[in-house]
Amino acid sequence: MAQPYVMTGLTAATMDQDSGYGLVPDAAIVVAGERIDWVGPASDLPSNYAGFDRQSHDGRLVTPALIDCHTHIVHGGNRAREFEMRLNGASYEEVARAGGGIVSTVAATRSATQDDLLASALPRVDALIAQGVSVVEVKSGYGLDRETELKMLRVARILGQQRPIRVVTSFLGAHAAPSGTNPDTYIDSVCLPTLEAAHAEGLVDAVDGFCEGIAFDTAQIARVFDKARALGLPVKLHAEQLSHIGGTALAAEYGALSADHVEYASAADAAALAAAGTVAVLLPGAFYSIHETQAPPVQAFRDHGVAMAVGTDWNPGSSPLGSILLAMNMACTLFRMTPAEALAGTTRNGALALGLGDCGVIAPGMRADLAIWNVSDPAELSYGIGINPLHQRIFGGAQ
Ligand SMILES: O=C(O)CC[C@@H]1NC(=O)NC1=O
Ligand SMILES: [Fe+3]
Repeated sequence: MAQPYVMTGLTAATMDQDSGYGLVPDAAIVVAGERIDWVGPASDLPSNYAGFDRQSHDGRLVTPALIDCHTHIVHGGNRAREFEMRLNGASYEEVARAGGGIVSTVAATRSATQDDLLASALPRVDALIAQGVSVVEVKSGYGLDRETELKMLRVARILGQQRPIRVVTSFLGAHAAPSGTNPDTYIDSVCLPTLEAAHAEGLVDAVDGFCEGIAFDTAQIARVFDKARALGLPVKLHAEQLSHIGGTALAAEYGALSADHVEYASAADAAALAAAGTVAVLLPGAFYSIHETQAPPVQAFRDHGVAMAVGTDWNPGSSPLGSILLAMNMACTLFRMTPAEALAGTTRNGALALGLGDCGVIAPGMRADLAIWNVSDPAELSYGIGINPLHQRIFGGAQ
């Protein structure tokens, strides 16, 4: 085990409160192995740490390392041409119904080899690591057949083996029905058997779905969630992104880890999420890219005490957003989250959205996943537009 050490000369945003930053000015943090052993004012540092190696960080800000709780970074091809179509007025739904959208990425992903998918995903993971990310959620959902869904999830697992980052996978076989197929038949004959196979191979940490008019209805998603429940897997859901068809309420009913997008969620949905302890994951990149005008009900989430997370939704179509810091800026500017809420959304609440209890907060016993920033005010992390002030990332105590 690496020698324990004491970090000093820091302002610590511990994120260990239900609101605000949990700021500790002139803080000390003791790292022992992969865990945090102590955090608090340097003046209170217990004497038993006196002999530990000390490292001063010249007054910089330290936060928990960031968590991107919603990505589709394993995929083939790109959708730049659709970008032009949408700039010419085609709606996201019109593009999807014209055979563009998710199904066009499916063709590119099916034809890509596992090595191709890995080679194109590694730079995306590297970009997130360079922004101080220590946990990234990676979904399947561009295969929509057994072979390719498994291929995507295997690549996701390899990303976590080849890079110093934790990868949490979500099976998203219920992302869309392949062109020309009946959604119900697809769910029963492809999606559910593939979920079983992926689970048997240890490839699935959670099960996701796309509940939307252009994808699956609540009854179809419920069949996927019932299978997840039978396999002992937690669930999450892309819900109320483009309309209100009941996805958020369904997610709450199943005790989902999170309901994601939720632009069209209602106050009643917010109450249901709060009662279920389900996290609302806000994805401003998709809202921005598809020119959505309905912002998520952030004030209703606040009023009901719904934890809010923020993710990039990095995908080739609705959100080719490669910056978790820009996602935080967008969450503030477009959704009127506060900078403290945005940082909670990519630390403490990002961990909650993934069902992780050992990260996202600077506290004794938590993983020593830390980000040290060349800023003095935590609000600067959301304030900058396309600015990356990361000085150093510590992953599992290793510098
Ligand atoms: O456009 C894509 O490729 C993915 C879109 C993405 N998936 C989903 O369920 N909602 C989204 O915004
Ligand atoms: Fe998504």
